[in-house]
Amino acid sequence: MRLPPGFRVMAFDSVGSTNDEAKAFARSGAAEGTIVWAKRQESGRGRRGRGWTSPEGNLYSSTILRPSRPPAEAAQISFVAALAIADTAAAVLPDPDGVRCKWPNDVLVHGRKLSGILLESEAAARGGVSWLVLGVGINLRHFPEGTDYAATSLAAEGAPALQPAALLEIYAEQLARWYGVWAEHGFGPVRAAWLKRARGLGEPIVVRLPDRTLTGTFADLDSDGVLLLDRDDGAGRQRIAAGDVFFPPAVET
Ligand SMILES: O=C(O)CCCC[C@@H]1SC[C@@H]2NC(=O)N[C@@H]21
Repeated sequence: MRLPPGFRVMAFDSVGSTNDEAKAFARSGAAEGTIVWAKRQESGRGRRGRGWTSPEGNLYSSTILRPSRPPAEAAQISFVAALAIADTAAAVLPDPDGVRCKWPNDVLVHGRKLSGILLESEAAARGGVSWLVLGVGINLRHFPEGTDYAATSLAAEGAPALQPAALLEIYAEQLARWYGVWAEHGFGPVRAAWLKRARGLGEPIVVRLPDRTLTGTFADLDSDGVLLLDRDDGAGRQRIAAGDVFFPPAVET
């Protein structure tokens, strides 16, 4: 497999969750750039305790990173990953402009969710992160039905037949590129590129929080990745650090 300098793959036919495997390797000292890749997962995990159905044919990878940054900044890696996934999808799809980023870290193709990111980390004793595991699932051949947010796959969107290993090579190259940009120049260029690909910027959105649902205009992304929402109810601009974003259907006038 062709990988960028500094990256290596540990390949498995089946694991519970590649994130769990990668965390165990990280704790026992595996180097930055180690990618745990499995053909399928028996108990793949999504955000907020949800599951991630993981049949053979899609990409399941977890990359160990060891950025020398405080934990709050390390969280920006989810935007780095979203850009890497978006550029991977754009490289293989017939309509690259149909690829959009949805806050905080989903990638959509023609409005449907293509991938998921699960970032887990361990704080270091002196304030940094000792490791970070970047779990990424990309729907290549299959996608789940009946999810909260409609899903799709690269195959359904017209990508040529590709093996997961070939997709992993493209993704690793894009990840190395965006991780390099972030490590060298910080969040600024990552934020700018993410905003260029963002779905719904300047448009009405619905934000579902654990205890309530807010509506308003997606005004901007803060310099730390927080979503800025201009609320419809006159309550002004609100910083949203975590939540699920939905786009209301367009109404014809
Ligand atoms: O809920 C989401 O959108 C995040 C899904 C993340 C799934 C990936 S697949 C590879 C890695 N291993 C896991 O168990 N989860 C992540």
